[in-house]
Amino acid sequence: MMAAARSPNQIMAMYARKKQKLSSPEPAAAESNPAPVPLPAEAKEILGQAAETTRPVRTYSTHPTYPFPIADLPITSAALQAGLAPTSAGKVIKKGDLDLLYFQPFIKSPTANLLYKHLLEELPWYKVMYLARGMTINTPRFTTVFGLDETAFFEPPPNEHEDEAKAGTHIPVAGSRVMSAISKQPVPGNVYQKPPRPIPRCLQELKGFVEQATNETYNFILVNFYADGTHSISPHSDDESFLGHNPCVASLSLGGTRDFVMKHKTKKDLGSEKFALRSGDMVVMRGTTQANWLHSIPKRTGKTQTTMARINVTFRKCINAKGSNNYSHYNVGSGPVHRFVNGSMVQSSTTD
Ligand SMILES: O=C(O)CCC(=O)C(=O)O
Ligand SMILES: [Fe+2]
Repeated sequence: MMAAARSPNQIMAMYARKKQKLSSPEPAAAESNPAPVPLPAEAKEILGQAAETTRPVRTYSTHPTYPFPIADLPITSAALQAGLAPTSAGKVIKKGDLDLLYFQPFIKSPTANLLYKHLLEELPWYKVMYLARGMTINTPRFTTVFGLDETAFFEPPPNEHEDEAKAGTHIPVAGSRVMSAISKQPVPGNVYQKPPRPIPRCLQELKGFVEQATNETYNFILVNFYADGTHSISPHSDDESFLGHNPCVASLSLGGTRDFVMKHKTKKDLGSEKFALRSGDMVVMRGTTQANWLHSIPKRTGKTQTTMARINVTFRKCINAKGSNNYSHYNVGSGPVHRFVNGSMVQSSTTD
């Protein structure tokens, strides 16, 4: 169900209410003269003395669907671009119906480390439980998702509040209503099971560079957090009908190294392909890959144990509302929100 348009003041009041329930520190509310917030050490390392590439004030992406404001990157777009690896093209890996583009890396360290820390600490995280064939499944990793399929768009933030929004540190990423791409009217309330969440600016900026490098466009970003080797994703392919024919999925790794294992769906004799994905690497699965191959991040426990934590950011294009519903069901769900604070994941008492 779509909420009615709200003013920035109403939105801030809403956040203030949610803040009381969330047992983690919250950024300060919008102020007319916000004090500069010191940049993280990693940002200084990347930027050296280039002051014009830093953002003097911490700003936040806001939207009524977010459980709390999501901080924008502490570095400018230009600085993020400077942190990309110099190679413009990745390595093409083609083997029958496997078609990959592999950037090793796509983002240089320490920019990849800055992104890792930023996303880990600023995004809302979920540990989704769902029913499948009469069984309760506990997703073995944290997830979150932003985006809206091609059939709709978010109305822009209300114009009359533009100056007010610009003056503060909390800036809406979109209006609250979801509009039909065809009729340009609000989408009926029963189309989306949960209100879709627009992509916050920190991920929008990243998406722009991934689009340039892969020559594709994306409208959905799914993010996974694997806290250690007990977390995993089982063999699957991202080939649902809501992704269209031969979908392109770009998958960026940040943080600890984990094995990405690919297996052919039917030709067992092909064996498996294993890629040790390091921080900043990006694998792009294209063409007939999803139709014919499964991919996974296997658990690493026992002899192969890892205690390293890793974030994975996937960029996709979803063509209809089924996709938006599927993604929010499996990546946000209806359980409590978590936030990474002072080195550990904290669960809130609310169901945002
Ligand atoms: O973590 C990864 O590298 C893979 C994630 C993935 O396959 C997915 O989210 O569909
Ligand atoms: Fe996948």
